[in-house]
Amino acid sequence: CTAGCIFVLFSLCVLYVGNRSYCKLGSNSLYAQAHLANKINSFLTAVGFLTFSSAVTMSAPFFLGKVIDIIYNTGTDTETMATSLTSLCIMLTGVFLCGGAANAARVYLMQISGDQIIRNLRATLFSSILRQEVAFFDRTRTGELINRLSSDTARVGSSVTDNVSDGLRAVAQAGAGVSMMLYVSPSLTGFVLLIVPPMAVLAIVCGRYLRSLSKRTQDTLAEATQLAEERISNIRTVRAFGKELSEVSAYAQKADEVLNLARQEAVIRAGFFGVTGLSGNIMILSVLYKGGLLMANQHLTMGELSSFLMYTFWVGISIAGLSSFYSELMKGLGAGARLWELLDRKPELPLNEGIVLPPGQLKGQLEFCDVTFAYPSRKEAPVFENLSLLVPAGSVMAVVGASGSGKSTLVSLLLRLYDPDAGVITIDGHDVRDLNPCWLRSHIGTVSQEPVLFSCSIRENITYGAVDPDSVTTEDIYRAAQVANAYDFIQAFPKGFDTVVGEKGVLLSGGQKQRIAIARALLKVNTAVSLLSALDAENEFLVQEALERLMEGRTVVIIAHRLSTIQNANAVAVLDQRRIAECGQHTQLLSNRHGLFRKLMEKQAFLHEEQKQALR
Ligand SMILES: Nc1ncnc2c1ncn2[C@@H]1O[C@H](COP(=O)(O)OP(=O)(O)OP(=O)(O)O)[C@@H](O)[C@H]1O
Repeated sequence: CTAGCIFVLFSLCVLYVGNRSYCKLGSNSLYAQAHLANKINSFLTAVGFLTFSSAVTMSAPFFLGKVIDIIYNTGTDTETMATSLTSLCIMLTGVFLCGGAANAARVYLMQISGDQIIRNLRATLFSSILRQEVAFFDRTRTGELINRLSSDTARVGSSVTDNVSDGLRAVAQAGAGVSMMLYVSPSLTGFVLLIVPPMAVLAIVCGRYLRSLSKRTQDTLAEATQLAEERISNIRTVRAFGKELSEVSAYAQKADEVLNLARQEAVIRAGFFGVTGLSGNIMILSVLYKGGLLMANQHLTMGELSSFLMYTFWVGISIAGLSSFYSELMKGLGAGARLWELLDRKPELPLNEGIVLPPGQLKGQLEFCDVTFAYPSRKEAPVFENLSLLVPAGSVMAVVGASGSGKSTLVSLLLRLYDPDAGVITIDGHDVRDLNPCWLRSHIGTVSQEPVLFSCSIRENITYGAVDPDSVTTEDIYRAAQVANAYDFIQAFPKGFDTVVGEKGVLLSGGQKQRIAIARALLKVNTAVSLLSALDAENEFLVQEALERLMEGRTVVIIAHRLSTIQNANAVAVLDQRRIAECGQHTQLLSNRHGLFRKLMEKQAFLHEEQKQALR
């Protein structure tokens, strides 16, 4: 009865805590919620199997004691003894077989539920990371996030998978064992149980220490991953500077820090398991000593002492299992602390809320009104102060300025990657903060100076631009590639549009990447506004031509470095001292001998000698 009550109470607690954590995980994901009931069912079934297999295991010593008593009972004749012995052994074999099967089923079901929880944890965490605002990624290192996603989830998952199952079994067996010990001999039980309180205190102290150690280990591991990831992905820079050896020793240093923490953990675990092993042996010895005295006084039979010894053994194993369960659980919680933080974090900018304009209504007039902005990570250094700029619908505005003057920042604000600290940015008179950011970005085509292509086929990279990739036909992709002057070089690859690009595939030139990026931007339907950063790095005619086609009929803000781009624009805005210093047609700006634009052009040697002569 006592064992049953303890077990049921403990199972209910585990179920409650598990349920709450699971609901927390599932709160962001409909998929997780839909699978919640399913997982609780497998967990409950596993608990049922666990109860049965533990009952079988814990009844064994009692019946084995009976077997010993039958063997040692000198009062019965050999035939009767053989009959009782055979029937008891056959019955016990059957029960043991059922117990073994139940144990296997329990391990399987627990493992499956645990693996599903890990899978869900990873998917929910990834979704939570991708929803965060861009400023969050400015502050958080990529390696750290990768580590949370791979290592921390695995640690939390394994602590759930291995521990809940083993912990429940240990509680069931310890409870049942103590009850049976009390049943067989209360006085001997009281004597043996004196050892439990000091062991519990030791387990709690060690568990707490392991928890903080685990947190520190995971943090150091995240730093090591960050370092390795950054250096491997920038191997060309490392090679060019001949920094291989110093990078290897920097990584080795981080690995040493992890090793040192692992050593501390090993010391705690070694001490703890040494003490538990010793106490187990002392327990057995005490039973033999006290039990021997009780047997000598006829208070205990040989079978009862044997049963009691076996129960002591089981209880010892279960208590040791429980303390290791506690320490592993604490390690899991340590690794989990950062995970919960990340899971609970609400993004500061919404992802998919706000006004969506009816199809075809977007004209594309852009306006910055008295915008003041500083990056959240550098609040003390504003990039813009009271900046104002108007880009009429369908016009091309070339933005120029010295390096670091804020050209890219202007584009980031328009894409609403950040919100201004003061002032408003409007599109067709609508404050971008009121518009749905997802909808807004789907109407803004972007081509950056160094476009990023993913490690997949060219076809998938181009389709990435489409709002609804499933509705994109092969003809759409071919047409976009043709307009972007990319069709011919793509078809020249043996696998054509199915050629895999990126790290593991074909390496493309800067110009080829840009033309694929232009095709990708072209697939964005109804893109009234196009944000283009200058492609000066690749001075190819084919890229320029593709770019000009992309700009046709759209409002364009182009970060310009090339004279031809500037000449073709309807207006030029010059960024200086955190605001628009000059704005107008390029000839008008050039004619101002002391103007900033003219100086900038001269400095960048954009003006040919003849043009300078003519202007003089
Ligand atoms: N994510 C960021 N966090 C903090 N500061 C940033 C961030 N991005 C840019 N800055 C700072 O903001 C200022 C403007 O940067 P921005 O990249 O917009 O300039 P830019 O005119 O595009 O420069 P370039 O022509 O060299 O590309 C710079 O001082 C830069 O250091």
